[in-house]
Amino acid sequence: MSESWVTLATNDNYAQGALVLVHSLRTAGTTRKIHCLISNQVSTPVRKQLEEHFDDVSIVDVFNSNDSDNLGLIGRPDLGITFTKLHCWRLTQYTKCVFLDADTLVIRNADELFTRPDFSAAADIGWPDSFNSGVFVYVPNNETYRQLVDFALTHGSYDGGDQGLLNDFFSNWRDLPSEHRLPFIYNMTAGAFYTYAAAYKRYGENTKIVHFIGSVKPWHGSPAVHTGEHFQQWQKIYHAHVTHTSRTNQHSTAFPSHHHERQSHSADQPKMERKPSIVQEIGNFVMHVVQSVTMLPSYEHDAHSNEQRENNEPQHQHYDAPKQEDHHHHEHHEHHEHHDHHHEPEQQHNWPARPHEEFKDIVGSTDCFGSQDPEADKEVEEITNNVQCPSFVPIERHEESRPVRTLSLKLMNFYSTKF
Ligand SMILES: O=c1ccn([C@@H]2O[C@H](COP(=O)(O)OP(=O)(O)O[C@H]3O[C@H](CO)[C@@H](O)[C@H](O)[C@H]3O)[C@@H](O)[C@H]2O)c(=O)[nH]1
Ligand SMILES: [Mn+2]
Repeated sequence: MSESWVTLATNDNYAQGALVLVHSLRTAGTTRKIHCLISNQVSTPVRKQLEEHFDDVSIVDVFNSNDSDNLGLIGRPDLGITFTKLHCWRLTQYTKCVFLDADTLVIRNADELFTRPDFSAAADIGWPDSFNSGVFVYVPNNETYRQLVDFALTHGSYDGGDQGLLNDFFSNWRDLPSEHRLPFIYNMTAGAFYTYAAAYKRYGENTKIVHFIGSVKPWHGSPAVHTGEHFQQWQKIYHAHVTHTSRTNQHSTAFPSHHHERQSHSADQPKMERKPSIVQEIGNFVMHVVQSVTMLPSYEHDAHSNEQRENNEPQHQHYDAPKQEDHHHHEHHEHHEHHDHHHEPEQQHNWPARPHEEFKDIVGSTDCFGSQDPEADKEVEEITNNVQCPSFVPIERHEESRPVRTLSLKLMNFYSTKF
């Protein structure tokens, strides 16, 4: 029986996060393996560094939803690439895994997560009936992988990233027995916009895994949008274990999108000592509530799903979590399938797209939140003055009928990976 933590870094920037994460797991004394999925965009020196610290590193192909409409809604044009996460289901050499985003930090041993059933995750703070996909417990299974990919191809993702996709796929998560719902201490959002200070005071010290969600990451060097103490912890590990080697990759293909390019002035060299401005904090709060809009059911218009979604309840029940006793069966089964995947033909697919025109102006600019740039701060100020908190938006606004438009999007190439 072999169990492993799994993370993903498609480029050198996220690899900085993965390196801090692996050190944090070792410091916390994990007894489980630690595996990193990377793409070939990761530069050779950084890959070597990853190989030195992870038990295993495997190269996967990048999947991209290219769903600019929905990614625009969450202000994260860069996140289509998170579909690449689906590869983690193919690590069938392990009987159970815990996936951790590269922007998480383990601050104390959390090995007990491996006793949780497939599939377990913690609630998302933007919409707690859905889970955050930055930390989840799962059993690798090629059949599940295949179903996920099929599901992605037919339904797309309501937020353009893996979180929307996985929530629709594991649509019964909220109603599963309680052991499937991870406590918040395993995926503690380290955002200044998280304002339940009294709860943090009461429970915060039990935190085991911190998640730096949002467009500003700890490797961008700004504590503006993250809780200071955890940012400091991240920085400490970064400087102790990562910085000295990461300087070698300053010219790497670190930024996958124009969004990140905008922040590149602060990305390579961590800069720390700056207090978050109130505008930044408000900006992040607004960003988060705007992200919540993506969950509103009436936005789920698309050519494929209109007829399936006559009410607002989740419609997809495609996944039955395998019982833990079934591992051997699955392992055997998967081993066989693994071979099949190696020579899948190259294909192009069209993901379904959905119209969200009226929100583009509002959220198209949200990726500047938390930036250190005065121009961006001004932009945030304007947005905060103009945007209405979705909770107060009259419901009619969400129910307006819009023409269904299906964009022909050029999508990822889906071919075998080299595990
Ligand atoms: O260019 C990229 C972008 C992402 N990742 C990986 O994908 C993860 C998710 O991206 P991240 O920037 O951490 O997203 P979040 O800000 O955490 O946003 C939310 O939305 C994402 C898209 O749905 C989910 O993947 C996250 O788990 C969820 O917390 C990262 O941690 C990395 O492991 C890369 O390797 N390269
Ligand atoms: Mn994340």
